[in-house]
Amino acid sequence: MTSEGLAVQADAPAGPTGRRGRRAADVPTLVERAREGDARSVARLISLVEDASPALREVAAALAPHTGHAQVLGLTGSPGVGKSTTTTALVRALRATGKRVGVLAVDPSSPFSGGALLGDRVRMQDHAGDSGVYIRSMASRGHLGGLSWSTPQALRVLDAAGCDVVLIETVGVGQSELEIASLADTTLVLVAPGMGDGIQAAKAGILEVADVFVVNKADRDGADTTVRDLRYMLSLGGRHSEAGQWRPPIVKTVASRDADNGIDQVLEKIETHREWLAASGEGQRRRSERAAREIEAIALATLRERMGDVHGSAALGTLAGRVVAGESDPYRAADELLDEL
Ligand SMILES: Nc1nc2c(ncn2[C@@H]2O[C@H](COP(=O)(O)OP(=O)(O)OP(=O)(O)O)[C@@H](O)[C@H]2O)c(=O)[nH]1
Repeated sequence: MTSEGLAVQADAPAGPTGRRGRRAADVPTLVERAREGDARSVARLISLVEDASPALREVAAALAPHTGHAQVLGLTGSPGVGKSTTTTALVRALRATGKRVGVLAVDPSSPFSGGALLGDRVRMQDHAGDSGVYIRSMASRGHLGGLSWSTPQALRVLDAAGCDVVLIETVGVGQSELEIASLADTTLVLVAPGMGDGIQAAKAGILEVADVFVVNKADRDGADTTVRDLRYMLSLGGRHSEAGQWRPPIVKTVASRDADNGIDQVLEKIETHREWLAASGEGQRRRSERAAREIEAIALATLRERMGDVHGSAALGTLAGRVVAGESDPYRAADELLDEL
């Protein structure tokens, strides 16, 4: 089948709920091929969900039976701490153990997506020809609903495509690291010596989201000070000192080094955290929370879309008239409107 044959011809603007437009994508075939490891089909499915294609609902339904297998890792940190370098090193190490890996590089500030970023092209080369790795960059600015709804869908695609591990990388600015943490089973927070990251981490509430701290660029002066600062800040936060609670370990890395770079220790800590998630029930709780957020986001988007239909409608006009005339109040009118929706 040609890519033209799979083209989506939307005759109405698509919304994040996938309710509008006409679809022309052969979803079952795409899902089947993605599950066989066809990278183009994986890419196409991610585009469908990212572009809020009208086929979104069909895609979600077709993927559902094949999901729930992948371990989801979040990786966040300030610009320049070495996220890309660390991701590459992690992918290499995971591939060496035979795992299939997906990477979603989410750029909350970029309007570009689909692997168009230079950095990703460079990284693609690093894993070129390796069918066990999917790398995809996603932009969230300018997209309907942003990171919060497109990333979980893309995650599902990679999960269904048989990835054992999906790594979501994002720069730690604004809300993005919190969103990543809500998606991931295990969240890695990267800091680097001498960047004032420790203090920033405390400010941004990053201490709360980190399951593993990675002090990268440990070849630089000040790495031990950074580790000490982090340890001190963790000791102040009461959460981690309670019995049975997870205490985020701190690992030093030199991600830019090919060997002896600390990446194996990071993987060990991730594994220990995975075991803790299973034993404590926290893993299940996180996944339920994740699904609940998704449902909520879709329901709200659907409601907003229906409200759009309602805007300017006769029913709304009638209700407005009654409020103006003092025959109803806006709260009662809103309840009546919601009842109708
Ligand atoms: N000395 C040293 N340099 C490193 C290390 N890890 C990464 N770097 C370098 O730091 C620079 C930034 O690394 P990236 O991996 O691009 O950092 P990033 O966090 O992805 O950066 P943004 O994409 O700007 O958010 C690059 O020049 C890397 O080669 C390290 O462990 N030690």
